[in-house]
This record gives sequence, structure tokens and C-alpha cells, in this order.
Amino acid sequence: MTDTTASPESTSEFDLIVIGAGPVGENVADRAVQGGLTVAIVESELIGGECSYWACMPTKALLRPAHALTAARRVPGAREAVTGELDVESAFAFRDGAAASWDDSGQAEWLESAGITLVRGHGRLARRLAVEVEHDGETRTLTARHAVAVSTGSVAVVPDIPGLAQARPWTNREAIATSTVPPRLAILGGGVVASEFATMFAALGSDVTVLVRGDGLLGSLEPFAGELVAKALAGAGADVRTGTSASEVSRAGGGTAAAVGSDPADATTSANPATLTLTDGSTLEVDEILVATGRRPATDDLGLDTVGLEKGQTLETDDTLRVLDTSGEPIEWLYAVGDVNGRALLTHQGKYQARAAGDVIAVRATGGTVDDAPWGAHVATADHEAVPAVVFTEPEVASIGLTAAQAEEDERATKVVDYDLASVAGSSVHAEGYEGQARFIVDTDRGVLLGATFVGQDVAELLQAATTAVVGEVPLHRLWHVVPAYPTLSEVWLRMLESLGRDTARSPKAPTS
Ligand SMILES: Cc1cc2nc3c(=O)[nH]c(=O)nc-3n(C[C@H](O)[C@H](O)[C@H](O)COP(=O)(O)OP(=O)(O)OC[C@H]3O[C@@H](n4cnc5c(N)ncnc54)[C@H](O)[C@@H]3O)c2cc1C
Ligand SMILES: NC(=O)c1ccc[n+]([C@@H]2O[C@H](COP(=O)([O-])OP(=O)(O)OC[C@H]3O[C@@H](n4cnc5c(N)ncnc54)[C@H](O)[C@@H]3O)[C@@H](O)[C@H]2O)c1
Repeated sequence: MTDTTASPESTSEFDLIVIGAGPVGENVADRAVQGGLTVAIVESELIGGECSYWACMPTKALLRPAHALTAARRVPGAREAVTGELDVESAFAFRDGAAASWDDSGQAEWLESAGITLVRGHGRLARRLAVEVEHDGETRTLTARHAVAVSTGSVAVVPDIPGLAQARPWTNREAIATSTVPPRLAILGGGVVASEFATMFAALGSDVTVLVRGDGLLGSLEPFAGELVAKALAGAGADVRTGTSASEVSRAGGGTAAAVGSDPADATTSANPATLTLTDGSTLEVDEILVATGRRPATDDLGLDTVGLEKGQTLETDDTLRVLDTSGEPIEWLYAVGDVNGRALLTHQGKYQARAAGDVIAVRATGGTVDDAPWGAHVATADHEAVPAVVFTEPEVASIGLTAAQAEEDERATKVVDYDLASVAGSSVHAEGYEGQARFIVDTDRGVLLGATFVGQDVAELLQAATTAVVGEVPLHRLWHVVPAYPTLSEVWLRMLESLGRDTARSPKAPTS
């Protein structure tokens, strides 16, 4: 919509400036360009962000060999063909490929092909509609005609435990970029990151101890999810200790684990062990410690004070992703999208927000009509109650919507339907001795699904159907006509309906006798 003939290097004014070129920032920029705007994106590290190099992609690649091996071993005929163990070097090579060997040139090419101007450096808000970019000791100011979007993501939290920081613990970055398998690994935390890395390193051959502060793994999900994952971890030789944490850590010489960085070669295994004193008074000696105790928004050095906000804070937003000021009013020109707004720390959900944000920024800039009613084109309504998530542990955990506990807190009229996945025909041919569990949360007043959780081998692909049912508020009586193919794991849907009773198949318009 403005002059785009000036070279990107010399141009300092754009319709939109995006700070942070992770998966979310890239999508905000792309949608805004498609909406006719000129866009600059500022990135201080690698284009593609945490997800591409230290999170989603490499972790799933390094988990996959163990999943495939376990799956083969569960099927007679295939089992006999597995004559060796997991090959760690090949698994690392597969991981390297998934992380594009920590080289973002492909992503830079994509930005160029999409018509987005890349500005390398650390971005900070300078004042209204202005971003200061620091790169190689030089500072340049970019100005935006219409909006600035912050997509700076999140960083790992290192808890304030005496001696922990000095012991140079791994975060997800060092853990996923390592080229060696620590013989003994302690994992602090019991959430998604802890559970996935415990599964991964146990399969790679580490002696893993998971220190869970609460009373089980994956505390925000249905309790049976954490229980089944803990059972499988124990079966894989990991020691999952609940109600325990570290009260002190020491490592002679401070440890040699790498500083956070983008070079995988930096992540070396410590030559000197660390000793953790646990809250029960016992001690634990390990070669590496992985902190998996949550994430905080990357807003420490973002110039938030220039817009009346506080450094380090989560950037709360309205549903069109505009940042709220201290009085709860949206700042017209400032958007926050992805992990940094704390709405849902997941790539797919951040990219969903990005599609809405990029489109609405373009529409507002060009004087179009904003579609911001719930479920409109320019709002991220699903963030509130319909966030799909998969934990890629063994077994997998796939969830959408409310848990039974959340539904109860809401005081909705709900019914919980539990079903043993081992009892559907599909699972019996999928794997010998298949273990798994499904739970559906049904709104009995409205006759729709509010949530579902599946735990078991290969349940991730069951999730999209559940997401469609929850988001689409598909009536139960219509679900009776959604026939699952036989014999698949999806047959659990029919079992859920049968548990509710054939009466739920009657449509509201059916004549009553
Ligand atoms: C171990 C792990 C595994 C995960 N696995 C999955 C998964 O399987 N599926 C899933 O959906 N989610 C997963 N997640 C979550 C997912 O990684 C995040 O939700 C996602 O990366 C968020 O994207 P983002 O673009 O908001 O932020 P990020 O990916 O963090 O990107 C932010 C970008 O902004 C840049 N930046 C920050 N500050 C500045 C600044 N001031 N100036 C310029 N640039 C800046 C950063 O360098 C970075 O490139 C995982 C997370 C972890 C930790
Ligand atoms: N497959 C996926 O989609 C995937 C994978 C990994 C991460 N993620 C995302 O990344 C986010 C962060 O994951 P996470 O596991 O780091 O955070 P989390 O919030 O899921 O879990 C943090 C865990 O650390 C514990 N903890 C917190 N402070 C502690 C302390 N001081 N001492 C001991 N324990 C402590 C908590 O009790 C909890 O068990 C998640 O919200 C998730 O959405 C997604």
C-alpha cells in the first residue's frame, strides 16, 4: 500500500514491524503482506525461532526413533525383525536434519519470497510505532505506519535453587542440541518438557531421574495421562519421584555444560558430576541436570517501559491480539502474538493467533471491516476453551478442551465417559497388549462435547476429530452419523456414544411418542 521501490536496507518505514521471527512472527508478517502491507521482521537469533531449532521439530525427531522401535516390537512378525538397538548416532543425525542443522538460510529465503523484509538484530520498542534495532554494535530505528507486533516468544525458567545456576544446568536448548548422551540425567519438573525429555533420554540410554514437585506428571491434564506416562517411564528404567524437588545443587568447578547458544557443538556433557540435595534430605549424583520448570515471556529487554508496561511481564491481549494497557484498554497500534502473550504456549495455537492478527492488522490499516465477534475471522476465540495439544511421550497424550476437573469447577452439567482403548478392535491389531485410555466430557444440557483426552500409542491423530467436534459444537445426535472405520482406534467414538445411550441419537426435531 506504500512505496516498496526503496531497497530494504535503506527503508526504515514500514506499515508493520514484527519483532521476533519465530513461527508466530513469520505468520503475522506473511498474513499482513498478503493483506497488502509492507512488513519488516526483526530477529536477533535464528529465523524460525525456538520451535524450529530447540523445541517442536528436533524434539519430535529425537523421540520418533524410540516410538517407531517400540511400535515394531509390539507387533509379532515385525518384532522378530528388530535385531538391534536404537542407533544413537543416526537418531542424532535425524534430529540435526529436523533442526536444519541450526542453519536458517532456508527460512531467510522464504521470508524474501514472501515479500517480508528481514532486519537482523535485537528489537526494542522505542516509542509509539517505533522500534530500535541493535545489531553488531550499531543501532537503527524503524518506524511503523500502522502497527508493531511483538512475537518474541518465551524462555526457560531456571528456579532460584541455591547452586543450581552455578551448576550450569541444561535447558531445552542444551538438552536437544547435545551430541552426547549423559549417563545420568536429573530432570527438574513434571510438565510436558520434563515428560518428553525423560521419554527421549531414557530411550537414548540415560539413567533418568525425574523430580516432580507435585503428586504426578502432566498435572494440568487428566490424572490418568500422567499415571500412564509415569508407568511407561518406569518400564523404560526411569525413576519418577513425586513430591520431591532439589533444595540445593553443587558441582565441583561449576560444571562445563554449555552456555545457551545456537551451536549444537557447544552442548557438551559435563566432565564433573553434579550433586543435588533433595527436599527429603537425600542426595542424587548426576552428570547433567535439565530444568523443565516452565517458561516466561521474552520481554525483559523489549523497551516495554516506553509504552507504560513493565519489563518481563506477559503481554496480555484482547481477542484481536492487541496488547492491553495497565487499565485493561487495548493499545491501538501494539499487538502481542504467540508465547509472549501467555494465551497458549503452543506453535499451532500461536500460528492460529498469527493468522487472525496479521489479517486484522491489514484490515484496520486499510479501513476494512473488522470481524471480531466470537469465532470471527479476526479473533482467536479457540484460545479460551478449545486448545488441542499432544504430548509426544510413550504413550502419547492428546487433549482438547476441558478436563473433568475443569468442567466441575465451571459447574456445568456434564457427564464424563471413560473408555479403555484396549477394548476397541482397532487397538488389538495395532499393537499386541495395547494400553490406553480415553475420556470424553459431555455437556448434557446442550448435547455437545466439551473436551476429550486420549492416552495411548499413536493417539495423536485422533485429536483432530475431537477438535472438530468441540469447536464445531457438533450435536451428539449428529455424531451418531459420524461412522468410524473398522477396525481403527477411532471406534472409541462409537463406544462413547453407546455409553451415553441410544437416546442421544434422537434429533431434537424427532417426534416424541
Ligand atoms: C522443548 C519444547 C518442545 C516443544 N514442542 C512443541 C510441540 O511439539 N508442538 C507445539 O505446538 N509446541 C511445542 N513447544 C512450544 C513452542 O516451541 C512454542 O509455543 C513456539 O515456539 C512459540 O512460537 P513463538 O514464535 O511465539 O516464539 P519463539 O519460537 O520463541 O520465537 C520467538 C523469536 O523471537 C526472537 N526474539 C526474541 N526477542 C527478540 C528481540 N527483542 N528482538 C528480535 N528478536 C527477538 C527469538 O530469537 C525467536 O526467534 C515446545 C516448547 C519446548 C520448550
Ligand atoms: N508437545 C508439545 O506440544 C509441547 C512440548 C513441550 C513444551 N510444550 C509447551 O511448553 C510449555 C512449557 O512446558 P514446561 O514443561 O516447561 O512447563 P509446564 O508448565 O508444563 O511444567 C512445569 C513443571 O515444572 C514444575 N515446577 C515449576 N517450578 C518448579 C520448581 N521451582 N521446582 C520444581 N518443579 C517446578 C511444575 O510443577 C510443573 O510440573 C508448555 O506449556 C507446553 O505448552 C509443548
